[in-house]
Order: sequence, then C-alpha cells, then structure tokens
Amino acid sequence: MGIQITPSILAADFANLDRDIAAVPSADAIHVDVMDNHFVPNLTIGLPVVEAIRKRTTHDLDLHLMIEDPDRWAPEYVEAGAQSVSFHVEAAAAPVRLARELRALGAKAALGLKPATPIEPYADILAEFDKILIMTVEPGFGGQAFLDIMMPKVRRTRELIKGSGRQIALQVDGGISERTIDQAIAAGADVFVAGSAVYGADDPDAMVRSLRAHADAELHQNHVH
Ligand SMILES: O=C(CO)[C@H](O)[C@H](O)COP(=O)(O)O
Repeated sequence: MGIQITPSILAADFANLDRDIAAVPSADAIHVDVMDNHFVPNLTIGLPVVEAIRKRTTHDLDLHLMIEDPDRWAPEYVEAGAQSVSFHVEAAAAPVRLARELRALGAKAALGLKPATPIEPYADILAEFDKILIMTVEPGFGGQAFLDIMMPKVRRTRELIKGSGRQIALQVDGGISERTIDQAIAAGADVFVAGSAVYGADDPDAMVRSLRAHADAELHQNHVH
C-alpha cells in the first residue's frame, strides 16, 4: 500500500475549500473531518458540503466521522462520494455490521479509536476493516500537540495487523508534522493525516511532499513495517 499523506481540510479556509483542496495535488486523499458537537465538542460540516467537495476534486475523499450514531449516517457519506469512511468504535452500536455495509457500498471501512480506547478488545474484528485510525490527539480540534504516548498503541496495532495476515492500513491523526512523523512511522503507521502542518505551510503541496519524503526515509532507514 505504501505511505499515504492525507491533508485535513479542518485546517483549510472553509470559505475557500475549492482553492485549498486544489492546493495539494500531491495528496493521496483529502481528509474530511465531520464533527457533530455531540461525539466531540466541535461542529464542522456534513453531507451537503461533502457532496459539493466531491464535485470539485478527483482526489479520493477520506471521511473521518466524529459523530454519534455512525450506524445511521456513515453509509450516507459513501452515497455523498466518499471512498473511505472512518467511524469511531466508541460511537458505533454494531461496528462489524457497519463495516460490512460500507464495504458492500464500495467504500473502505475504517475503525477509529480515541486516545483512551485500547486496541486489544477489537483484535478479533480488525479483519473486517481496511484501515485502523489511531487518534494522536483528543478528537475535536486541529492544531493540538502530538501525543507520543500513543506510540505503544500504534506498535501493538501494527502487530495485530501483521497477525491478521490482512492488508490493513494504519492511520494516525493529530499533530503530525515533519517533527513527529518519524516517531509514527517507526511505530508502524503508514497513513498520515496532517492539517495545520500542511495548511499552515507557505507551500502546502511542498509540505505534503516533504512529509512523504520524511516517512519514506524513516521507513527505509529502519526497515519498519
Ligand atoms: O481529526 C482531527 C481533529 O479531531 C484532525 O484531523 C487532526 O487534528 C488534524 O489536524 P492537525 O494536523 O492540525 O492536528
């Protein structure tokens, strides 16, 4: 699968989404954070905006649903044009059923975990997912400091993925920058969400390429994964 850099438009200018999405042609996908002010204490965008974005970019859309009742809403984001949908295990009533429904609709299904949620209870259902999303900040806001204390969980998740014998991506989200990406890749992550690092840079696309170069260099130097 290789390294993937997915810029988060949470750090873009919401009045200029079209321009800011076009500013990262080197992105592997555009990461879209949906927050409902219930699962997390912040409110962002919903289905109509995702539908509008879908019409303006050929990039894959990587949805991250930080919402209650994903069982009800996640399939609608596939209909709106998402190629990948992450929902949180803390919020889902029936994560396996929901993952199967998303895959049946043709999307990738991803399981999200907040920092205090351990991976071990979900070891037996990992194979139902295309990707595991480990939060490296408390979800809700961009621009927070990277939680390096999550690296043991990333390592354990990589081991469980290896044990499953499946091709499952391992995404980290929150505080990823040129300074922190090395730790995450050394721990076994291969998909990186970066919001403020990308959109706070003078040249967002150059930052996407730089993050990928950092990750590639760390990967080859340490022979991780
Ligand atoms: O999911 C998120 C917050 O809940 C954001 O995607 C994440 O925080 C990325 O932003 P930054 O790179 O600025 O930390």
